[in-house]
Amino acid sequence: MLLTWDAAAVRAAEEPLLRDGAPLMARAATGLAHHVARLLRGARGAVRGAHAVLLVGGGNNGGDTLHAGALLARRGVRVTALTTVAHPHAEGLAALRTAGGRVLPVPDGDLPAPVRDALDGADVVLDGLLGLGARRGGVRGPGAGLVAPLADLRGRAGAGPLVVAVDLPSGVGVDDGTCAGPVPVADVTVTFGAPQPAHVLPPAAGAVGDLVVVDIGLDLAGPPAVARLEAADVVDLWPVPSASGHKYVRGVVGVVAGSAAYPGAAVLATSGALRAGVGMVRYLGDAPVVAAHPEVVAGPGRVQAWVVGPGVGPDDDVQRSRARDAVARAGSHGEPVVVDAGALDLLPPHVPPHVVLTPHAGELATLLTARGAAVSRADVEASPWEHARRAHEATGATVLLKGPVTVVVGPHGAAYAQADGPPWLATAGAGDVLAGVLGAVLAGRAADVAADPTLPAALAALAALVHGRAAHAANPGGPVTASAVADAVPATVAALLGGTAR
Ligand SMILES: NC(=O)C1=CN([C@@H]2O[C@H](COP(=O)(O)OP(=O)(O)OC[C@H]3O[C@@H](n4cnc5c(N)ncnc54)[C@H](O)[C@@H]3O)[C@@H](O)[C@H]2O)[C@@H](O)CC1
Ligand SMILES: Nc1ncnc2c1ncn2[C@@H]1O[C@H](COP(=O)(O)OP(=O)(O)O)[C@@H](O)[C@H]1O
Ligand SMILES: [K+]
Repeated sequence: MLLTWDAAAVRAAEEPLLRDGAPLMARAATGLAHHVARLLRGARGAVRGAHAVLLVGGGNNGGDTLHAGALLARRGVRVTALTTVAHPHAEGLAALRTAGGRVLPVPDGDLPAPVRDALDGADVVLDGLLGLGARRGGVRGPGAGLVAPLADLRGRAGAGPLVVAVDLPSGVGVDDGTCAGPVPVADVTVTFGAPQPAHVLPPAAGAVGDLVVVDIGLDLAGPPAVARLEAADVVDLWPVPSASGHKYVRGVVGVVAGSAAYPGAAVLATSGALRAGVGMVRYLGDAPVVAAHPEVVAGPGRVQAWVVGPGVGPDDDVQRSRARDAVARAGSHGEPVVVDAGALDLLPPHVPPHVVLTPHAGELATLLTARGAAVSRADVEASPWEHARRAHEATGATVLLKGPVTVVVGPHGAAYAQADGPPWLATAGAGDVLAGVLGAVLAGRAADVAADPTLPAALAALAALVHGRAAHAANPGGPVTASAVADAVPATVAALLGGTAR
């Protein structure tokens, strides 16, 4: 599991070490230079003779970058620092000059030719404009003028420089993952001490690239902020049947899905539940689910968890009433419920955290707006973390917000950000499959869910991880259908449980 700590926690961990004179910046710069050298060797076979360009802001982030530049210069790298403030980190600047690095000030407005030429000829660009000290509003001043040219260079297929973000892509909201202005997009981010929420939260996570953590000796006290489940976590969370288990012990999922207009959603949601290894699926509705899946039992009966809402239309009073009953049972009987799509508007004012909402950004905006906050889809997409949290606080439910990075928020600080699926996964019906997979894991661990209100959040992240990896497995590097994603779930789970996954 990748754990993150917010900016205040990282600063608090640095503080006693700095007071004792620990050389944190030297450690950070040494680790940074090491990883940049490794990347250069990989990209061009040698470190010596490469051209590194440093984007240098006014704080210690620029200081780290200048010191790393000095270390690279000593290894035969041609280093050009583009300084965007009148007084960059003094010791770092002196170290770079002593090591033979070149310094070019960047003015406001048009970039002078030498600055453009330096960027054009770079093998690697180190983004050291802003780190932990970024204040909301994106990069301001001359540094802002470097972001677009850098994006143009990266756009050159195969010919642009590697971009390495120092600590964080400059200008991201460290604790909430927002990007208030344009942010330099990195291939690799080298961070120091501990990852921070922006490394995993959207949209900032999209600018991070591969994340490398350099140990500078920080001792992080206090609880982490946002977590990201990794393949190795699946074995601890997935409901694996015991040798003596029977189908009712393994969990029965009740599915209320589909309508005359959207019968396929019911088939896909049950596919997700069946392929995730549930004991049984009971289906309530008129969609041709049993024809598609003969193992499904039609009609009511005992269940351990519900999936309600996929493909349920606004005028389908019968399905809506069944979905409402299931949500009510979550309060009275404690059965977990996944509330998706057409059932999201049926929530009572407050629900327990074993009710898991699975909206996409548009549905979350509608849900929050219905509760008195005027929120648009664009607002949610600009700050998914903040809005998922607001929805959890407003409803009490565990909230899984779908998107390129899926964000999960539950009670007591439970929070996850999963980026497991390829963009091909954004296809009709994929969300129905996810709802089914999540229903299956909630049913399989219903007894544990009753004892631990934070577990639904972990299981929601687990379902997102498996769903995303199934999309990769269904057709590596190419398009997938929602049905193909469901079909890939059994082998994906087997690989993750058998230790054969990456
Ligand atoms: N203190 C240390 O010895 C260590 C520092 N570290 C580095 O220090 C960084 C944090 O340094 P700082 O606290 O100096 O902060 P930063 O270097 O992130 O930035 C602070 C500077 O940027 C300006 N600024 C803030 N928001 C801006 C915006 N939106 N547009 C333009 N300028 C803006 C501020 O006025 C200030 O001059 C970390 O990210 C990390 O790279 C780490 O190496 C760990 C050790
Ligand atoms: N750019 C993206 N990259 C990866 N996954 C994505 C991206 N956009 C959306 N997804 C995922 O695709 C799925 C789409 O679900 P949803 O929007 O509910 O579609 P539907 O309602 O048609 O089933 C979700 O799991 C979501 O997280
Ligand atoms: K940076």
